[in-house]
Amino acid sequence: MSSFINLKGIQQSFDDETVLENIDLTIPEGQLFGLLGPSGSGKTTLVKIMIGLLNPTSGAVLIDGKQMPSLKAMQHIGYMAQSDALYDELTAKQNLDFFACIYGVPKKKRKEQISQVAKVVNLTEHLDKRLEHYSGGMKRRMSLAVALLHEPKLLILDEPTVGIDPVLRASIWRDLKELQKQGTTIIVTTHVMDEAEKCDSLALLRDGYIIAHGSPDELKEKSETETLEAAFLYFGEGKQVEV
Ligand SMILES: Nc1ncnc2c1ncn2[C@@H]1O[C@H](COP(=O)(O)OP(=O)(O)OP(=O)(O)O)[C@@H](O)[C@H]1O
Repeated sequence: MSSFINLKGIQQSFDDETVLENIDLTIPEGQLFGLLGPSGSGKTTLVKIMIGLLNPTSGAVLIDGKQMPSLKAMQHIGYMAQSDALYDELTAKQNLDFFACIYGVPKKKRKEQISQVAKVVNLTEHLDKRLEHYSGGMKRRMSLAVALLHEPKLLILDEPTVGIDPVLRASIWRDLKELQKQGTTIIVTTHVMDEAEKCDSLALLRDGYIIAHGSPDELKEKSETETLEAAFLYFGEGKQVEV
């Protein structure tokens, strides 16, 4: 697999606070990659930098060989933020139609794409409901549907399953694996260990540093632990490791 995302020497400060330090990371094409870390460790800041929403204080991001921010590269990225950026006063279908238009989905493909993404997130029956009548979990699913509309090559999901029940969570993970099989590179941020287990490779983030990087099995092996949680604690004791 060739290198698809390249982060070099990323550092990010807000006023006097340094929230990311010395981030070097390479993610191959087609990987399901997890950024695992506790609240405040810098996951959202890092994904915002990756997709060009935030210019890092220093360092560079290359996606598919293009230096970010690049409009061209951004057109192939689907991003699901932590808070839903949707229109409550519109129905789900109207929301999807609007975003399909913004993302430049060709008019003759729009109907098919909307019904496809609605199926993935299990909202087909609720497409005519206004979002003000949606539950929190339904809105999360809608946000995921929006991120999938333009069939992005790179999908970045910031805590995608927060507020989603276990049955649908499992079904979303099955769909992510299916998208990956079709060639999509996927980056997921999470602080849930059982979700991290499903990733091909993980970067463990703590206090703005990558404290370890590798597959779930490699991380457990290297730390001689049985669970990712224990591995995280092990690497957190000051050992920065590339496995
Ligand atoms: N625009 C900003 N201005 C100032 N500080 C910020 C800004 N954005 C993020 N931070 C700070 O950067 C740190 C990392 O935040 P970030 O949201 O990246 O963490 P996170 O790992 O995604 O957390 P969570 O899991 O709770 O979403 C926090 O201390 C946060 O307060």
